[in-house]
Amino acid sequence: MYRLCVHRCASTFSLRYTTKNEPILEYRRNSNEIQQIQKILEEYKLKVTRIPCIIDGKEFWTNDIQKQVLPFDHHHVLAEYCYANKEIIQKAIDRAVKNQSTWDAVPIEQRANIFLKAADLAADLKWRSRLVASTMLGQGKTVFQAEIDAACELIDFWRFNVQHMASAMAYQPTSTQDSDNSYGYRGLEGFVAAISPFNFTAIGGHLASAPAFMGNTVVWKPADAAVLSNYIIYKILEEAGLPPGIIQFVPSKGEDFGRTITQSHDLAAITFTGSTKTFKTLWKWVAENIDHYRTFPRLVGECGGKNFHLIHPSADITTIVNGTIRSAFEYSGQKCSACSRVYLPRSLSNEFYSQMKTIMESQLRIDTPLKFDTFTSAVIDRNSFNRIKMYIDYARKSSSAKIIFGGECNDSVGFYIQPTLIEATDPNHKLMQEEIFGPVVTVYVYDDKKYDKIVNLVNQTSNYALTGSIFCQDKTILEKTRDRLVNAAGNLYLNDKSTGSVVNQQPFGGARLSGTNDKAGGPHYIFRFSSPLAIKNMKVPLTTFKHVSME
Ligand SMILES: NC(=O)c1ccc[n+]([C@@H]2O[C@H](COP(=O)([O-])OP(=O)(O)OC[C@H]3O[C@@H](n4cnc5c(N)ncnc54)[C@H](O)[C@@H]3O)[C@@H](O)[C@H]2O)c1
Ligand SMILES: N[C@@H](CCC=O)C(=O)O
Repeated sequence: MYRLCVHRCASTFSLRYTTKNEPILEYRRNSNEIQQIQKILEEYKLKVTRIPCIIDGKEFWTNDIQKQVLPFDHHHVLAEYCYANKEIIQKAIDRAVKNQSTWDAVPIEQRANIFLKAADLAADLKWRSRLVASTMLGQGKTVFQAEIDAACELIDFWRFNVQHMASAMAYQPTSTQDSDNSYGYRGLEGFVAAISPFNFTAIGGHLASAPAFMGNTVVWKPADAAVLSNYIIYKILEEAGLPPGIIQFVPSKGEDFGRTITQSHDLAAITFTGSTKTFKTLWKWVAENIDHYRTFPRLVGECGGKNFHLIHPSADITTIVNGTIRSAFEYSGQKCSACSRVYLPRSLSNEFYSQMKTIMESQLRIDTPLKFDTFTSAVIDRNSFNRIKMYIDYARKSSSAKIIFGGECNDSVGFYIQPTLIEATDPNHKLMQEEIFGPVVTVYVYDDKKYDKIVNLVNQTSNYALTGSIFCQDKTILEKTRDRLVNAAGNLYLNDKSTGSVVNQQPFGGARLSGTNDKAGGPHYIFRFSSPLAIKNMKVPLTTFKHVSME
């Protein structure tokens, strides 16, 4: 029965759908959206939201209560949630496995309609303002940064995944006079584990929902600092009609979750976004358990970066200054794509530093995101604060680096790090190689005549290859440089900053140790969570075992 259903999906069901990117709301003074967001911000500030684990649609609590605080005011508790222990994680896995085949048998249009409904709910101010407000409060984003992430990107992921599936379903294999051939998409037997980062609300929603759309059941571990916004996504999906037990919501300690899922015989895939270090750990644990699985688990991981701005002497100075300010310091450099190494020709260095300092000194408000003219706020938590401060202290003591501007760190109220501009005289300095994931950018000034060598250096300096930008107004040199840096990034920008990818405009993901490069927001991502089935239906009898040549 189940197999028949898959075949039917392949041959007779069709899915026609095209979409556009969700427009970004502007949050102007007195606009509807600003009034609504202020109301919801107040509501969340005045209470502590309690967030359970959810398995098969039922709430579970443990005694391991955790607190989500405001990064910019760490005495203020925003939400309380509990960590699932290993037994609860296992229960979530068992239920997910049990529900998988029934869910996979639901026709693709029905599944698509649930996620399209979820996108419409998220686009409406009622839920949109909750997504945006919880991201501002819990993850410390300004209203603009929260809007492009928690609203627009999430909505786009949901809608474009349906469009990508519709395009793929247009393909059918060649049939002949003798045989009908068809091709269809099944979810993976077992369960998919989704492990998401703190820095993009949309990524949490996407990691959990893309496999579900493809007929999988999912056990989702959100990041600690994003629990409230991710719980809101769960509630939207519930209201959109996602049946209970398709996505299990289990906040938990990373190691407990990682160990339990990788020890499960039923692990079908891990979809992960976070640091390269954590992804390597998960990969090792999968390798340790390889003899216990019923399939080869798919490992999809989008990881860290050491993203570059390579500036040619012909570059437009205003573009590189504004682009570097935005890429390196928006959301305090906590985007995987944030620029954190700059290669600057000596001929532009005085002007670049002078313009950067003018902006950094007097035009960037570093404050609570609840003030709408704030440029950026605190970093996410104490661990991040300590790690970023350690890099700044390292630069302070280093004989081959100097702080040009910034460097102040203050954690008395929130985890505040001042946007910091550093110059390194060694192009292989630690700060030119390692991901810092904070508002710190390091510049290496090169002799204009050595541009050619610098291109090699950009390519070889880091094991990461996530994003990078080339700023150059000479078209021939720009194209040559682009061709030499094709392996240095998964997302390469020409005369634009290295952040700000948009779903289906710049499908996103990095090469080398930045991840498996499955390109979230692009046409292929969802198929990592599908096991296609090809069926040949023979219409004529086989009347002899002999080939013509044998007669
Ligand atoms: N390439 C991308 O698309 C992309 C997007 C966003 C963030 N990132 C990267 O994410 C990192 C920042 O996010 P983060 O601090 O949340 O990363 P992280 O690796 O610390 O955590 C990511 C997730 O993994 C969980 N985790 C930690 N240890 C685990 C373990 N042993 N087993 C299972 N789960 C475990 C965490 O709790 C969290 O949910 C940066 O390196 C950034 O570049 C990459
Ligand atoms: N889509 C984001 C990157 C996500 C990683 O944190 C950007 O390009 O700014």
